[in-house]
Amino acid sequence: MTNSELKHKLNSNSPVIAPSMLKCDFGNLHREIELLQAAGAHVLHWDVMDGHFVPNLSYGALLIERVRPLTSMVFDAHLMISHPEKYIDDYIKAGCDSITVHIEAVSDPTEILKHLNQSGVLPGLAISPKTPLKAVEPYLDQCGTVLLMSVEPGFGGQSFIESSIQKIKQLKSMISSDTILSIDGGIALDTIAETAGAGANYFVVGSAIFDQADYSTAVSELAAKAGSQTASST
Ligand SMILES: O=C(CO)[C@@H](O)[C@H](O)COP(=O)(O)O
Ligand SMILES: [Fe+2]
Repeated sequence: MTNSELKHKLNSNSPVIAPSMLKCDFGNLHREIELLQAAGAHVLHWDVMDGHFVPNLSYGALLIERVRPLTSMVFDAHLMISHPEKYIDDYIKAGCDSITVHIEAVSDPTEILKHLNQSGVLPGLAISPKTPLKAVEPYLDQCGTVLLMSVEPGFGGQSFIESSIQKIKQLKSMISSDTILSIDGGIALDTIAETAGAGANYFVVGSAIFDQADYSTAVSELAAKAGSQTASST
């Protein structure tokens, strides 16, 4: 799939629910992937943490590469790591379709975004709650996706930061219509509709899927909530 086909697929009118694999059962990864696919998810969001950029450690490119052959779902890597330029090729080689680096981790993301694009990977920039949007403004036209963190990066299961709604609205007015606006952190049935109404069209969800017994119900209820809000707000 080319970058523009991927952008089109992920930026259609129907909301994208991307399960955050940080919250999955790592002892049963194969089964978790099968269940998520059966639940109707089209994307898996891989949270990579280095214990340096964020105070937590998760998994890296080797694990992603090993599970890549198990599914044709879109692989979306969220790199919460320092010096992403040193490791980016490992994630490209691992088969990620979309790779997002944090603006706080780089002095100028231009070369990374260009390299991702030239490698056929959708380039993304992530922004932490305390970082002002003006930090990403010069690079927005180089991004396929912009990921707004609505919790401090590093852990799943945190509460949604309410001021993110205003930030989504502002970011929406700054990006082109074909750029994906992804919201990540504390997204659940009681928060997703407001974020959709504000302009998010891609929703990363950890606890609100993995803490449920039935992933299919969780994914479809989240998509329905987001979809109804998107439809009524346009
Ligand atoms: O990037 C991150 C955390 O740093 C997220 O992707 C979380 O893992 C989402 O989990 P919930 O907040 O939905 O539980
Ligand atoms: Fe994430």
